[in-house]
Amino acid sequence: SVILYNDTFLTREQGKVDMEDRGYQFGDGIYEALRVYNGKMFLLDLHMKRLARSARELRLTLPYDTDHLAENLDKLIKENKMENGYVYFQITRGAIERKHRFPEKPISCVLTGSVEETTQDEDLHAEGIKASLVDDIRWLRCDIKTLNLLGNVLANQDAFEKGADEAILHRDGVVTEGSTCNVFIVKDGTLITHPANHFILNGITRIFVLELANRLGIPVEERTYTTEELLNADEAFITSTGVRVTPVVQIDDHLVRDGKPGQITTRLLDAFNQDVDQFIAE
Ligand SMILES: Cc1ncc(COP(=O)(O)O)c(CN[C@@H]2CONC2=O)c1O
Repeated sequence: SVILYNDTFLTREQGKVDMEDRGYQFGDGIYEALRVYNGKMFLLDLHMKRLARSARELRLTLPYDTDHLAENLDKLIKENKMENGYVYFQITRGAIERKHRFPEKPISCVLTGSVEETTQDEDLHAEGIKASLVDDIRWLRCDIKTLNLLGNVLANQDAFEKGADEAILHRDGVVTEGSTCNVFIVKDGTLITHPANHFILNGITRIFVLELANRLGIPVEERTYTTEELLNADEAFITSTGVRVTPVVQIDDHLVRDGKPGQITTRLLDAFNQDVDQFIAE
């Protein structure tokens, strides 16, 4: 397969990273993962805006502007003849002998990108998934989409070992987000999700679902809620580029209400699917 390496296109085998790359040694880098439908990147602008913010927050200088990056990603998709799937790319601060502080002289950052075809049936999770509650032991800048994902990895592994598909994280009983997704609940017809601050990643899908809720006239509260409220919710679901809108029907040994996808969750998923169909047809 063809990969993007800085501003050139290489074969996957040629894709090598220096052993002193700061992304490799410190997780000193940022990333984005976008969904591709019909060869086109979905919600591209929102992803590029978040990338630029991540770069600013880490004081990383992007190798070239996001318009050129979008062109390169488009070319990457075409070179791989990919219609449906994901494009993943990351940018590290670059390779230099190992010191924690930033390099004195600016070094070139290292951008790598690849595609992954998906044949998965979109509604794979339509019937809902099982999640497990896991302590959120991550740092306090979860709002930056960095390569520093060890807290997410350990939580995800913990949930997996408990037979769950995803970890729902909480700090002293306050639900933050999932290890790879955002978390929403519905209570008495109102959609509730954690506010977009430094305790969570402000997911592109989260933003899109909030906009869908407004369009559908579903009341929304962006506020903290507890694990108690989660377990007593009428509905729960997760959102991400990877899982779109996926109902959560069980949390550890507890069924979310009747253990079936909720009515508002289904309405949001249907509206989401309609928007995607429209995007594909454009
Ligand atoms: C910690 C975390 N929260 C929320 C989200 C949801 O964000 P988006 O709606 O913008 O996808 C992600 C997505 N993680 C990406 C999505 O795909 N693979 C990942 O690692 C994430 O890793």
